[in-house]
Amino acid sequence: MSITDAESEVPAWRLLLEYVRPHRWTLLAGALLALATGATGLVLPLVARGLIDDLSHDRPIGRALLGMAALVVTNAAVGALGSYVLRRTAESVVLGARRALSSYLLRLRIPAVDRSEPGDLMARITSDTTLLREVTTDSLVGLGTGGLTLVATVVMMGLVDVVLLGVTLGVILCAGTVLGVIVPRINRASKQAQDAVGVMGASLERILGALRTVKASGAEHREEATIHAAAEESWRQSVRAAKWSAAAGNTAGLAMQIAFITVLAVGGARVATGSIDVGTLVAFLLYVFYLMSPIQQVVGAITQYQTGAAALARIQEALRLPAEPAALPAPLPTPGAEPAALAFDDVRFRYADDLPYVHHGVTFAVPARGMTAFVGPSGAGKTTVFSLIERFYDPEAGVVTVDGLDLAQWDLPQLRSAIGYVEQDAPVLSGSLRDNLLLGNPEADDADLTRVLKTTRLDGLIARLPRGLDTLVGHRGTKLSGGERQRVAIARALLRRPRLLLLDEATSQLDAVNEAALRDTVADVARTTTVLVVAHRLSTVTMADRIVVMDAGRVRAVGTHRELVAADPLYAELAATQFLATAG
Ligand SMILES: Nc1ncnc2c1ncn2[C@@H]1O[C@H](COP(=O)(O)OP(=O)(O)OP(=O)(O)O)[C@@H](O)[C@H]1O
Repeated sequence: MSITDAESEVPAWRLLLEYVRPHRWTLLAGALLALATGATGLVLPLVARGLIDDLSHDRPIGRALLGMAALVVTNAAVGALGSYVLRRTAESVVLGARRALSSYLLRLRIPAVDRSEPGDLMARITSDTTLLREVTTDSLVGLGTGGLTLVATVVMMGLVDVVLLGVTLGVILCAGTVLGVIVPRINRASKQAQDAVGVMGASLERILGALRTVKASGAEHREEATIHAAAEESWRQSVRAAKWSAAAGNTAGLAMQIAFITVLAVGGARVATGSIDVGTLVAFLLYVFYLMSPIQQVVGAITQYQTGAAALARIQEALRLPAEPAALPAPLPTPGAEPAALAFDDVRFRYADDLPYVHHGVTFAVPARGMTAFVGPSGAGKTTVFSLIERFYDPEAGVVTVDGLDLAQWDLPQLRSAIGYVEQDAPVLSGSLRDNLLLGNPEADDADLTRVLKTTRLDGLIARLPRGLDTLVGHRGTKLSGGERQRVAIARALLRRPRLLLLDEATSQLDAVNEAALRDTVADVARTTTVLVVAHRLSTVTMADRIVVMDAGRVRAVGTHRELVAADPLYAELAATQFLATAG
């Protein structure tokens, strides 16, 4: 299932109102200022009529001119202030949406992350939220102020001459019918354009995240074609949306021109018959001219809303992905905290309903303290054991307990704060070495840091680097060697003083000297902490207090190295071949 399959129930405008609600008063202030701008503009034709009247009756025009100048200046000043307030509010709405969405994405459940593309999620936070800016100012405010100005102008026109108003409204009605056909097309094209931006983000993330592999595989040209295809699709759909938006804008413009000409013709005839005077016709024409702006504002609001609604729909899709409950971070275990005990009881698990079971009733128990090694052929389900302990996934049947308490009963931050997890590919984040080490425990003091650097033998590396702990490690730690990355990941986990250390051993990242040193460190840690290791080296296995042998999603034997070599043929074979081969 992809992210776009998530159903959306709440209409886009309600989500928009939710983002706007915290800023409703500033938005209202901006809208009122915009209205005031419109109102001052509305008085202008009346002043103009007075001016023409004064001129035709040879009256002095000084006061009328002064009044007009004052109105124009006030109009500009209030307009500028209103526009600033509205833009600022729109930026705040974008900020609110970005904060809400990024917080939500950090809480996504791992299965939801498994079936999403990070690049597409990124596009939703960056590109889609940006579109809310225009929706807030142009759409919400445009519809409000433009609509009100429109109504006020129509009322004023009615007061000036009802017949000419009827003519104007007839033209506008025809234009409205045409717009009703165009607007849904803008929505569809905008959604497809934004989806294509998401696809482009996903392709970019895929390629830039593995640029070395792409280059080494000579796949630049093929990957280039994929990105270009997504960019072109976005272009195609944006151009479609632009075409319909232009058609909508021009329909409104054309309607106004037709209205102007029709009013001039009908109005001229009425002046000729003496039904109205010239001043009335000029005032009405000025109103027709003045009507153009609110009509364009309302049409702009409607077309802009279509783009925003498409972006809102994409934001909403992301917000519908399953997430963990929001919770405050839990404190890390205090020094000397009791190590954790762990048990799996008949655990059945698969990664998705349409995938085969990975665990077919896994059962084992690990007492507090000591080291337990998990061994077994590739794909046996060893790493999955760790993923279930961290509650990245929940078992379909059976129970996992930590300290005798079902994981489902644990407060999630508290559970994770008790655990230190070193993943198999030892991920290192872009930033400095210090950032990486302190990621799991930002409060660790210099003494802790020095001690852990020494036990993981990173002290030599830090001493060699001119910028020491402040050295930047590059995207995913590409400036470090594989073994260094692994030691950084172990040091990071140890700094958390975990009650349960999960170590997913990489097969051949460490040299013999470092491996021996780390073995001693892990043995040392296992005296005070419960250590679980997915083991690929014989040297790790032989020092374990107990070994759990897994095969095809089942535990086939538990014992010490000596017991298992004699009792379990699979283990004996693994020990004789795979482990020895990678023991260094
Ligand atoms: N996120 C996932 N989504 C779907 N299937 C997965 C996922 N992670 C692992 N699997 C599948 O689950 C099975 C068990 O994987 P797991 O990583 O637990 O094996 P392992 O015993 O640790 O293997 P290795 O020794 O090679 O690391 C594999 O067949 C793997 O393809």
